[in-house]
Amino acid sequence: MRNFGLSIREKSIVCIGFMGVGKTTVGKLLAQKLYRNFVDIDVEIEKAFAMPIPQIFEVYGEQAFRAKEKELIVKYSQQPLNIISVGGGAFLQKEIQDICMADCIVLFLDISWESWKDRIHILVDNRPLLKGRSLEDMKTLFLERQTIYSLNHSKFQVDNFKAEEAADYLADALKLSWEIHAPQPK
Ligand SMILES: Nc1ncnc2c1ncn2[C@@H]1O[C@H](COP(=O)(O)OP(=O)(O)OP(=O)(O)O)[C@@H](O)[C@H]1O
Ligand SMILES: O=C(O)C1=C[C@@H](O)[C@@H](O)[C@H](O)C1
Ligand SMILES: [Mg+2]
Repeated sequence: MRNFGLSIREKSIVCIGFMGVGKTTVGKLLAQKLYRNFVDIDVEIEKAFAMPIPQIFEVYGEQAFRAKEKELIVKYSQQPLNIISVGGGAFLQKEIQDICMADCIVLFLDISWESWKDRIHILVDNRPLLKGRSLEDMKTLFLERQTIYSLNHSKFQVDNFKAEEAADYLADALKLSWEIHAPQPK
């Protein structure tokens, strides 16, 4: 069932961006600040398979992971008032791009390669697509992925912000935009 009736204030917000940019961390804080429900699609996929992501890739393969990712994003994107953190590769699937762009507010969390590479050591163990890759390979993936993130409604550059500061800024910006778009009394 598509959510055709939702106003801009009610639409779910979908956080996109490269692995480790902060979609989960910032998304969770943003949800608290806006009194919304937070959904992490990676966590929902892990619940569905009852195993961590690296094991899902090993046991069932990336294709099964992507199919479940699509099913869950379609489900949560149609509900009102969610903040949805999707995996870094979700926008590789055109149907996910289309449904999120049509029915939600898509927020791209952007980061420069220079800032991102300082986070590699905290990311590599839980991200199968980073494991065993050289720095050069990671940079290639990082740059290739920028094309899919260029489809968004709004972009925020996280480089110089702590997660809490980013969430504060985004909450204020969204509230302001909702004020501007609110129907004016006659
Ligand atoms: N603004 C920030 N400044 C510094 N560190 C941050 C910031 N945002 C997130 N982090 C840290 O970076 C790491 C990755 O963050 P997070 O898990 O939120 O990324 P993600 O975008 O959800 O990644 P994935 O796509 O793999 O799910 C975490 O250890 C988190 O604490
Ligand atoms: O960028 C990606 O393709 C991925 C990012 C993570 O969030 C997980 O969804 C998974 O590790 C794949
Ligand atoms: Mg995440």
